[in-house]
Amino acid sequence: MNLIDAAFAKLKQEGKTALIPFLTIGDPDIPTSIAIIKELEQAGANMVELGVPYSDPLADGPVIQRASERALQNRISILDCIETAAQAREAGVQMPFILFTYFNPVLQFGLEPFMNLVVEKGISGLIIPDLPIEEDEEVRQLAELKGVHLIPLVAPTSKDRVVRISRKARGFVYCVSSLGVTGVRAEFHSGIDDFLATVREATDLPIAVGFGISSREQVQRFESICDGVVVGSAIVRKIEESLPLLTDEKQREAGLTQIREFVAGLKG
Ligand SMILES: O=P(O)(O)OC[C@@H](O)[C@@H](O)c1c[nH]c2ccccc12
Repeated sequence: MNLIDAAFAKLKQEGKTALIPFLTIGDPDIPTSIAIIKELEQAGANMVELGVPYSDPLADGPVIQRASERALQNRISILDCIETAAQAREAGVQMPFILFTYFNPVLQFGLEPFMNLVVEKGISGLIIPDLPIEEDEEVRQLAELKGVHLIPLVAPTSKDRVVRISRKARGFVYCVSSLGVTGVRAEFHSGIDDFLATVREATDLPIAVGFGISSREQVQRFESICDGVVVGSAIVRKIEESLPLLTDEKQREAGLTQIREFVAGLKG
């Protein structure tokens, strides 16, 4: 059984909602990313999106753009990010890994070698935000063959596409809470509750919501209607704020504690 399915099944039994953090791998470096992933799990994360830094992150707001730039200064590649999953598992992290990448790094790597390595290194899911359903046939079939979940995004503007996208979805359906790019928000798309109800109707898979979520109150708002809540920019911003501590051997633990406490606060 795919670890993502097992995680959602267990959470459903417990009547809980998954907390799904996102972080950019290699910001500030791979060993620190692994240490942060361990902290995220200890703070209550149920699965994690491992972000592959990319030079043209068109769907990302300034916080994640800056994190990608810092990671790219360390020349972090998609291979490094896939390896990070295996190293985090060896370091004792149990939760499922979802590799989050734009499509270009996958194409550069080669689709078949990419998918083989993803499986070999124990990654359970993929999110490729700039691979629309109209062009994802080859990727979806290969992922299906290899038992890796290709997790689609649906947006409030997806209207009639929600059914088509949900029908082909695996793992869970990622509902984008707002239009525009990633980043902390005070408000979500006005019709968000109807939108989430539409997605719920369209699939038997778990549904998760993301974009703009940064507080316990906002997580609570979605807990009763979704099976998972994704938090990225707020955590990436916390990592950015903690960089002076994380990059100083003597203060590294204090930096990691700051991140863990922030994420634990989202769980309540
Ligand atoms: O950063 P936010 O607003 O918390 O949203 C989650 C987001 O970071 C993560 O899922 C993600 C990072 N980059 C993306 C690009 C498109 C869709 C989703 C994403």
